[in-house]
Amino acid sequence: MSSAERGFVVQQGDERLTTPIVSDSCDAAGLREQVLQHRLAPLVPGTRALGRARTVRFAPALEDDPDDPYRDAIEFIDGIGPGEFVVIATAASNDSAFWGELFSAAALGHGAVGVLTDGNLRDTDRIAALGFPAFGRSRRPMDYRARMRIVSTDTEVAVGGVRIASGDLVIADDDGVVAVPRDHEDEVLGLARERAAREATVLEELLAGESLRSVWDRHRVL
Ligand SMILES: O=C([O-])CC(=O)C(=O)O
Ligand SMILES: [Mg+2]
Repeated sequence: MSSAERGFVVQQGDERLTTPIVSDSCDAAGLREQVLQHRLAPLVPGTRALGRARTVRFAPALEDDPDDPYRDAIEFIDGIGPGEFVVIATAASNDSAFWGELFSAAALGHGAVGVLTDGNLRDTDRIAALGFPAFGRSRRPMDYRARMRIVSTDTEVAVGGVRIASGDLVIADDDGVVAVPRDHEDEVLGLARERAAREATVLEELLAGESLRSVWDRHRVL
């Protein structure tokens, strides 16, 4: 599959999709555990990203290859395609940072929509200046070399208690992160797009002064 086929293609109106709308739509589809247990905060408040996961997992390692210490990361990042969302699983490691300005620039150059990690980001002011959506547990300036290493790419990983596989749909915003398994994507996206449209109508009617009761009774959405 080419990277262009792999990436998520946004439809008109998808800018209305938010994590609460996708979470409610997962609930409606019977998937009640798709929201990461902890909020991964965007570097820039108001940031939102929606795309298809490309997973990478790190584990502790005290040695690296001095000849090509970033080999695995370089290979992974150079393979990223448009519409893809980098998902870095570290088992909530605080041993280093896992992503910085230059990885962001490369990912942006390949058309990636963002990065999220249960570990640390660094160069955070620079990533923000690039306008690359980045969501992390915290920040720390240390390099991962000889502290952590990549142990797998494109395998199913656990982030914030949720299993995420490459190809799953991921949405992140100020409220948190939701991952939708690929085989439920059509159903959940259909529900979410419908809900987003209904919520827009409900909002208008409420702002026009209609009672919450009558709007709820008519649309049954909140
Ligand atoms: O945090 C890292 O190892 C990656 C890094 O330095 C960058 O992206 O500029
Ligand atoms: Mg760097």
